[in-house]
Amino acid sequence: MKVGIVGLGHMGSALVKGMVKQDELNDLQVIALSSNAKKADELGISGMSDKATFAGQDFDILMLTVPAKVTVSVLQGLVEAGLSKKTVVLSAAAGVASDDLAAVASGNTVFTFIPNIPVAVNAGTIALAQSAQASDEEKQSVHALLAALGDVVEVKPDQIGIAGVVGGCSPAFIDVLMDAMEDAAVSKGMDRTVAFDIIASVVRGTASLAQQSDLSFSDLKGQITSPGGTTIKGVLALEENGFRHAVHQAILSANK
Ligand SMILES: NC(=O)C1=CN([C@@H]2O[C@H](COP(=O)(O)OP(=O)(O)OC[C@H]3O[C@@H](n4cnc5c(N)ncnc54)[C@H](OP(=O)(O)O)[C@@H]3O)[C@@H](O)[C@H]2O)C=CC1
Ligand SMILES: O=C(O)[C@@H]1CCC=N1
Repeated sequence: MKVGIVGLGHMGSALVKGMVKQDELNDLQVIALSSNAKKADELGISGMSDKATFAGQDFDILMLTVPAKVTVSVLQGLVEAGLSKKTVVLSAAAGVASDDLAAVASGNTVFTFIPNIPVAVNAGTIALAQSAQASDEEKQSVHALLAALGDVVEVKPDQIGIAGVVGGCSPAFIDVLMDAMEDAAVSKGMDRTVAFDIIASVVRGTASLAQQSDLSFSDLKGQITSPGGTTIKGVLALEENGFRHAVHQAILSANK
């Protein structure tokens, strides 16, 4: 499979890291269009800076990981530079509608998807908007590529925005939570590195248990709050300090 990627920023680099370390993707060739030749070298892929040479590469799949506000014009530029019509376009741009992309690449099948940064370690969550125009073969090849990077969750096109927040943005919200927990542990005398190891392990384990059980998040919380114990005191402190409301506001604000 020949994959082109435009933009080696945070998201583009994370996708490349996940793709190059994944053995399931046999005969994968990744080529980037980037202003940063050093970054492509570091990632172990070919980098190009000339748009026309890149557009002529006859890609199976093209990933767009440039800033959302320039994504439509970047795609338009590649189409004008000779992008093959058989190339399936995957746009990661949050808030950019697939119709706007399809309008400038009318001969190509276009998907919108929202990956997240953990794709770098093949533990990503990838929301993929269903594409009415895609053939079964195109759907299969897109799914195979993305599944190598993490969990693929298909969503209706009108749900990609909120999926982008709970999937794409929320690693940052969880980082804020972990950072705050680490500071509190340090204030009680724990070494920061020890606190880091404990907290990262806790988040991984909590998520694994949730995925492997049939219980709701609320029921899982109920298993930890021993009657009259310490956890319920902490949970009530979270509620009294507006934690749940703050989380709602974070999700709703990011979805505006
Ligand atoms: N960061 C995340 O967790 C997620 C991001 N996304 C989406 O991914 C996209 C990129 O986000 P992110 O990686 O965070 O942003 P970055 O700013 O880190 O990277 C964007 C990259 O795009 C290229 N670029 C910048 N400006 C232009 C331009 N005017 N024309 C062409 N290329 C340009 C540059 O690549 P180079 O240096 O190689 O030229 C730059 O490094 C956005 O559309 C965002 O919505 C989606 C889900 C999650
Ligand atoms: O902050 C952003 O706009 C991107 C989209 C999802 C995560 N990062």
